[in-house]
Amino acid sequence: MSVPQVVVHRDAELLATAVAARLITRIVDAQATGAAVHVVLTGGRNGNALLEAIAGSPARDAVDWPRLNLWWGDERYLPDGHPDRNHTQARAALLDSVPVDPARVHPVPASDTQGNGPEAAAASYAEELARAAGPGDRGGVPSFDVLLLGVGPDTHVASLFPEHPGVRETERTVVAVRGAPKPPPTRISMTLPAIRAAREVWLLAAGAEKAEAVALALGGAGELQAPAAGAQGRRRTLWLLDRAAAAAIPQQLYPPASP
Ligand SMILES: O=C1O[C@H](COP(=O)(O)O)[C@@H](O)[C@H](O)[C@H]1O
Repeated sequence: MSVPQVVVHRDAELLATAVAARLITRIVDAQATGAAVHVVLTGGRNGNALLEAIAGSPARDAVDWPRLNLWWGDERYLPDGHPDRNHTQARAALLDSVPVDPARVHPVPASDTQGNGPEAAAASYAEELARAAGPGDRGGVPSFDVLLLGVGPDTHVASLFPEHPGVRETERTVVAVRGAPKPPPTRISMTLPAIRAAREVWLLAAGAEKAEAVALALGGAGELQAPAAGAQGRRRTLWLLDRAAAAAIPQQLYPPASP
C-alpha cells in the first residue's frame, strides 16, 4: 500500500477546480494508453463539487467519455432517481451533460430496481464488479485507475462508518449497511478490500468541520476507529484538502510549499 501524500488548496472552490484538472489529466493520460479506464465516484458535497467543476471545465472535452467506465463507492438504498441518491446527484452535476455510454456507467442498484433488500443489491453490485474484472485484476474488482472518496466529519468513507460491521469486512467487495449514523440509514458500500484494489485512492475533504476527522485519520488512528485511515491505493494515496480541513494535521504531513 502507498504512503499518504497531502495536497492543500486555499478553499473548497479551488479544491474542486484543482482536483477537476487533476482528474481530467489522469483520465486523458490513462486513455492514451488504449486501456479501459475505470473511475469510482463518490457522493457528498466535495464529490459533487468536483463533478460540477469538471462540467464547467473546457478541458472536459479532452476526455473520451464514451470509453470511460464509472462506478460508485457507495450509494443510499433509495428508489432510482431519488434526489438523495449519489447517482442522481452525479447525473445532475455532470453525467447528463457529457456523452457517457450508459453501458459503461454502473450505478449501484436502486431499491425499486433491486427490491429484494440491500443485501441482494450489494451482492448484485459485487457480481457486476467481478464481471468487469480482467484476468490480471485482483480481488474481484477492476483495477480502478482512480477511486474517489469524500471524508465525513466522523472519518467515514464511502458508507463505512467507524466501528460499524462494514469496516470489518475482509472478504466481500460490497456490503449492505443498515443503521448508518448519517441518513439515510440503509446504504450499500464498497469495502476496504475493494477500495484498496484501486491503483490510486484520492480522499477529498473541505471545511473546518472535517479538520478533526482528517487529523485523526492521518495521525495514526486505526481503520475501525477511523475508516478513512484504511483507504489506501496500491500506487498512490492522495489526500486533497482545503486549508480549513488541513488545519489540524500533524505538522510533518503538511506540505511545505502549500500556498
Ligand atoms: O453520505 C455520504 O457521505 C460521504 C461524505 O460526504 P460529505 O458531504 O461529508 O463530503 C460521501 O463521501 C459518501 O459518498 C456519501 O454517501
